[in-house]
Amino acid sequence: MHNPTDTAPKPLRAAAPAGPLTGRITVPGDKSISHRALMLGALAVGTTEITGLLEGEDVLRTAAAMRALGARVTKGADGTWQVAGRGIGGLVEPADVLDMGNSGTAARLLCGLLAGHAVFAVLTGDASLRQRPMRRVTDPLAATGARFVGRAGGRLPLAVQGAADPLPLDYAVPVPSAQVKSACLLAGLGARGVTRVTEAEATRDHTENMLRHFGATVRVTPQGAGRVIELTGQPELIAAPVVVPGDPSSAAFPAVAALLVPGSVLTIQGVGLNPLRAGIFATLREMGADITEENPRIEGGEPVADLLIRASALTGIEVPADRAPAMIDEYPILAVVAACARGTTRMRGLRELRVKESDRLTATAALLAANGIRCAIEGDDLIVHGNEGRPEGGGLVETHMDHRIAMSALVLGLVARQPVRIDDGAFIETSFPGFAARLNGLAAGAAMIAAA
Ligand SMILES: O=C(O)C1=C[C@@H](OP(=O)(O)O)[C@@H](O)[C@H](O)C1
Ligand SMILES: C=C(OP(=O)(O)O)C(=O)O
Repeated sequence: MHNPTDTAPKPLRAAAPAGPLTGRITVPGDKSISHRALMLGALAVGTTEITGLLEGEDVLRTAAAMRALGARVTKGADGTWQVAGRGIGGLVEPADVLDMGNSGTAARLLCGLLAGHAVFAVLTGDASLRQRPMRRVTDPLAATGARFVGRAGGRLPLAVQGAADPLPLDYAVPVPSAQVKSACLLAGLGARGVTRVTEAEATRDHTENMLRHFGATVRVTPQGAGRVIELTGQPELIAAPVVVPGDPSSAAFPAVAALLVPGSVLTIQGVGLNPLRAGIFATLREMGADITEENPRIEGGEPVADLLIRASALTGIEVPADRAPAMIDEYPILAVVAACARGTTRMRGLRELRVKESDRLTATAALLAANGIRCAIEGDDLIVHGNEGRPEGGGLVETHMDHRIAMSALVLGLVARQPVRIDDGAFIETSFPGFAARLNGLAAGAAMIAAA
């Protein structure tokens, strides 16, 4: 498999188009839902058919891991994926180390899956993933009876000895994290009795939704701003078709490009709009963005619509901390929007950005500063001073193995006065294969994004 870390860096450069961005596009399938479809498919009885799976590096890592654990994962001639599951408890010991590449979701959810199976496995990842905290999942999962031994701070490479008879967890997640919640729920599939996970702030609920879709009993009780999720253990998961919507986190990049390039009118078809994911669109509208939802529908149990986006004059706002879980991956691109808006934008409560593929808070501020945009980090807040119009640009942005920093910098290049360069665009493949081609297709004339 192609691994961005094994290849030479791919420097890219983005320059402003001669005219507006127009057309109708789709974006690749939702990354969170794609990981979960492969994992639950591997645990189900029967064959799960997945339509619209994201074929990005992160998800291909999960597919490879499911194969190594004994599931048959294949891609049909029509582009759908099939997962022949092994049933809960049926995963086999992998013969080699499982390399989860750049993907926090893959690594952390897999810890939960493995905790409930009496197998030994070793997880590793690329240099970015090996820096990321894993104790947030391994500490709670240890209460199932599974054992985890990792590098200093519990980091990858990490050895897992799963539990033969896992105990159900009752865990209050101390940070807003769908990955931690999901790891606990996946471990609970193998446990007798009810696994209970409490979250103080609601995070994306794709795991809960998909567990139900596969026949598990999941009870969700609102509690303040959060939820209590209770999963009845040892269900029989029955293979069920999964239709993966377009990823709202990926859609945010062309959406912002269209908002910022004057005269643009763009439709992005089939975007997943789960309310626990769509915070970016609410925030953009608060800033004055003209975004219309057309043809709203439910696909595969998730709300989906086509987004019609027209270039808009935007104003800086304060983004409250409680918005963060619903748009946690969208702050780098929101910072680019803020740089072009009138007035100041303050984004509150961004602590979790420090433990993503890079320290995204620092990397986002550096992205802006390198392009002449005034910004500051105050505690966990990012403050961006917009200049109402085109920022200067001309910077070289260090991407730190982080796809979202790479794509955000390139979108800035489409609206800045001077082209913006990035040191490495290879990691864009983790979540948005074909990103440059898809954006380039929106403008007449020369490619906006090209090798640097
Ligand atoms: O559960 C998921 O699929 C994800 C949860 C979020 O991470 P955290 O759980 O660490 O907040 C998000 O940043 C990541 O891109 C995907
Ligand atoms: C944080 C992200 O993913 P992960 O945690 O799966 O690496 C992301 O895609 O922005």
